[in-house]
Order: sequence, then C-alpha cells, then structure tokens
Amino acid sequence: MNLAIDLFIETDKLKPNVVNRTLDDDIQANGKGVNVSLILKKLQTNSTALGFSGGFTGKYIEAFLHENEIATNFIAVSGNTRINVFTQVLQEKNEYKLVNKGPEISQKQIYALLNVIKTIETGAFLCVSGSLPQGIDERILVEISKIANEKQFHLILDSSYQSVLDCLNYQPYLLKPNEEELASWFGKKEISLDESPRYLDRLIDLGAQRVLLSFGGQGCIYADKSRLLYGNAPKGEVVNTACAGDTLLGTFIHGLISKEAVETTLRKSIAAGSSTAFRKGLTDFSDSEILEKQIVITPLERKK
Ligand SMILES: Nc1ncnc2c1ncn2[C@@H]1O[C@H](COP(=O)(O)OP(=O)(O)O)[C@@H](O)[C@H]1O
Ligand SMILES: O=P(O)(O)OC[C@H]1O[C@](O)(COP(=O)(O)O)[C@@H](O)[C@@H]1O
Repeated sequence: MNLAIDLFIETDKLKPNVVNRTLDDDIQANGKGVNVSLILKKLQTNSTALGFSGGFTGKYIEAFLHENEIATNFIAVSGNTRINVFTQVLQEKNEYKLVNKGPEISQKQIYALLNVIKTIETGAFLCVSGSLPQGIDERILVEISKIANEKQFHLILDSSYQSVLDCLNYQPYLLKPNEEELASWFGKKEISLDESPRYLDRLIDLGAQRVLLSFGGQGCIYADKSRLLYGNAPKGEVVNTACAGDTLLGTFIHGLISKEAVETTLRKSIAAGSSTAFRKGLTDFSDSEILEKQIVITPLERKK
C-alpha cells in the first residue's frame, strides 16, 4: 500500500555538520509490493500493482511500472509518495536505512482499495507487503484476510504488524517474516535460527498455511504442515541489502504459481535474494546459477 522511491547513496564517510560529498547515487521505483511485481515480471509472470499513489513521486513509480509493462490500479491520494534513503558508508562498513511514513490516506480512499480487493478472483494471488501509509489502521490486514478467505484467493502477507497474528484465523496462504518480525510477534527480543522452527510451527498451528522465514546472511527456513526446510545463503560482497527480502519473496511466489518443487523454489529464491544484496538494485538473475550452486537445502527435524 505504501509505495516508495528508494534513494540509494554511496559515500566514503558520513560526518555531522559538514558537507558530505557522495561517491554514487541511484533512484529506484520501489516499495515492497512494487518490488514483488518487478521480480515477477523479470520471471515472466504478470501482476497488477495496487496501492496508494501521490504526487510526482507516485507518478514516477507508475511510469516506471508501465515502461516495464506492469499494470497498475493505484488509488490517487493527495501528498507525495515517500522517498526512503539508504546510505552505504564505505569507511564505516555500515548501511543507514531511513524509511518514511508515507502520505495520509482518507477513509474514502481506504474503502476504494478494499473495493478493488473485493473484485479479486478465486484462485488468484494477492501479496500485501510492507508498512501502511498514515491514516490506515493495521486491522485492515485482518479485513483483507477475511475477504481472501471468503473469496478463496491466495493471500500472502509480508508485514511486521502484530495484527498479522489475528489474520491467522483466516488461514493466509503464506507469511514472510524475517527473524526480527518473528521475534516481535512472540514478544521476544530475538530468536535464533535454531530456536525458530518451534515458532514457525506455532504460526502454522494458529492457521498460516506456509511460512517463509528469511534470516539475512544466514539464509531462509520454509515451513508448512508437512515440510520444514533450511537453505543457507551464498557468500558474496554485500552492497545493499534493501529489497533482498522482496526479491526472495517475489521469486518464491513465482515458484508457487508455477507449481515448482518447493526445494527448487527455495534455492532459486535465496539465490535471487542474495544476488540483490550483492548489488545496488534488484537482481537481473544473471548470477542465479552460480549462487544456487552454493546453496544446500536441508530438511530440519521437527521438535515436538
Ligand atoms: N548478508 C547477506 N548475505 C547473503 N545473502 C543475504 C544477505 N542478506 C540478505 N541476503 C539474502 O536475502 C534474503 C532476504 O534477506 P532478509 O534480510 O532476511 O530479508 P528482509 O529484507 O525481508 O529482512 C536472505 O534469505 C538471503 O538470501
Ligand atoms: O514498506 P516498508 O516496510 O516501510 O518498507 C519500504 C522499504 O522496503 C523495501 O522495499 C525493501 O524491503 P526489504 O529490504 O524487506 O526487501 C525498501 O526498499 C522500501 O523503501
């Protein structure tokens, strides 16, 4: 719902109160759902991007999607679609991620989006990713889950909000937390890779049909009722981890739509996510084969 332009900056140093001249910069049409649509398109799967679009920044994203032959059905709002800033500071080896709130959305505009969602056909896939712009209560996720359950379309949720747990009553098709989100849902500071399977099992017991847990440089775990699989992440030089999760998810959704074996899809998705982490923008899948060779998919034992 919350489109974004990502401004990516590379700088040697970042010092307060002086002019910091940067080494490189790049502007990318973005937002979690937009990234999923872009990745699907690179894999020859069509989608329609939904959400709220405002001002010149919203128009830039719409134009970029159209250039890439991706359909859009955005609700126009006043104010500007946000610009998020990602700064790579070379001397520090640190990445600073500044993510803004997004424009204010009115009740009428929220209803307009819900009405679009109500027209989604049985068997289709709806991916709801990322933060909500201002004026939208997180309970909208529960409302969307209810609609998905009634209409029987496949709902994918990539969201940090606590309300995701209430969505589980409506059996969402797939959840994509990272380790921080999983920990916060269960009121914990952190959850290690080893500890995570039992929390994934709890999400499945509560109603999630499948969960894809991303673990940054440690890779990813996939869980459904019958399978629990782990894939390591390949090694490489990290350039910009923003959008790695969206790449992983977009590639995974493509695999689910194509009814590929889950082990194959998991390997391809981790490779794609890492490929995005190893460059400035989204992967073009050119290094997928090489990265996939480093990934081993291992079944994990379920602890009772
Ligand atoms: N440091 C890293 N090294 C290699 N791969 C990475 C790294 N960080 C992220 N990735 C890849 O991107 C995927 C998603 O990363 P993650 O940071 O967990 O997502 P999110 O952005 O949703 O938090 C990982 O499963 C992995 O494949
Ligand atoms: O919707 P949110 O949670 O505010 O995050 C938006 C940001 O997430 C990203 O899409 C990246 O997400 P991931 O790193 O999880 O793949 C950014 O590039 C974008 O600016």
